[in-house]
Amino acid sequence: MIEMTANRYGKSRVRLVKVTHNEGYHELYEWMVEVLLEGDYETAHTLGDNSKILPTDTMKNTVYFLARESKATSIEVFAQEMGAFLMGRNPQVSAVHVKIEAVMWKRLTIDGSPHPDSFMRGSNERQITWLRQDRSGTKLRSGLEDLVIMKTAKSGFEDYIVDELTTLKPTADRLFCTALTADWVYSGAIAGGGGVDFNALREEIRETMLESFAGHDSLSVQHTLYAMGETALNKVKAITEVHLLMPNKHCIPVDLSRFGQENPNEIFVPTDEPHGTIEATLRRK
Ligand SMILES: O=c1[nH]c(=O)c2[nH]c(=O)[nH]c2[nH]1
Repeated sequence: MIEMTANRYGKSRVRLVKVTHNEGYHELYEWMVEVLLEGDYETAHTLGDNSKILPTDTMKNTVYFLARESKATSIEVFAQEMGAFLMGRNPQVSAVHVKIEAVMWKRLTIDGSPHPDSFMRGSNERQITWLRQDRSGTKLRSGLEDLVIMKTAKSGFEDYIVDELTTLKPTADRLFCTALTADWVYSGAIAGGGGVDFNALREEIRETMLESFAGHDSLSVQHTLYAMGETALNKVKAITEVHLLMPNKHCIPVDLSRFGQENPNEIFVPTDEPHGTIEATLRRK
């Protein structure tokens, strides 16, 4: 006897660019949406009964339809709208999962002024939100990926375990480079509530973490990761938990003594692999 313990289905990588025509200036958004449904799909799997299946093609169309209707300027609010729309029309659905990834378009500055309708793609950094809405409420997590940052001072790594396999030299001065992935959980009231400025919250969390990264006297990646998460939780009461993933993208000082030169921490080889992986989840007690 076999039982199905979980299932969900939907459409992934639904990409859209949205332009809002305001008087005198445009807004530009580029989003990639994933929408997945959980629900009463036992007979769909066991008998091939499609009578309760909303086609994934229709889910894709729903993304475009709602994008046209929506006034949302944040991925979080658009995810809430998607969740409410699909739950409202589909009694067979017990939970909707929406993930939206945004890439960063920045308005061009021309002759010192913001241009009304020209933009530039920023770095590879992506802004993301994950919503899970069921009949009892909404959970909302947001975050960012691939924010590449480096500090060239106030970073060391010393006093670690030294055994017969240790070749690493302790240093009080090294480069600290990482591609930050961070995500945070919004409290229930914020996740389900209306009128929340999620873009402002995101900006505050992002800035707080960057400020903390820049200012920290780092004894290790772990030490700085904790400081960044701790400051974000202390400053932004709307979040209850934060997870940070910080690969240690090693920059190795070049041995210039072979050429009769000193290298006072100025010339390095950046390396992608192997890299350290440092990760932690922090929450307010
Ligand atoms: O900040 C660091 N944490 C480590 O755990 C570690 N391990 C290592 O080799 N270098 C570093 N740096």
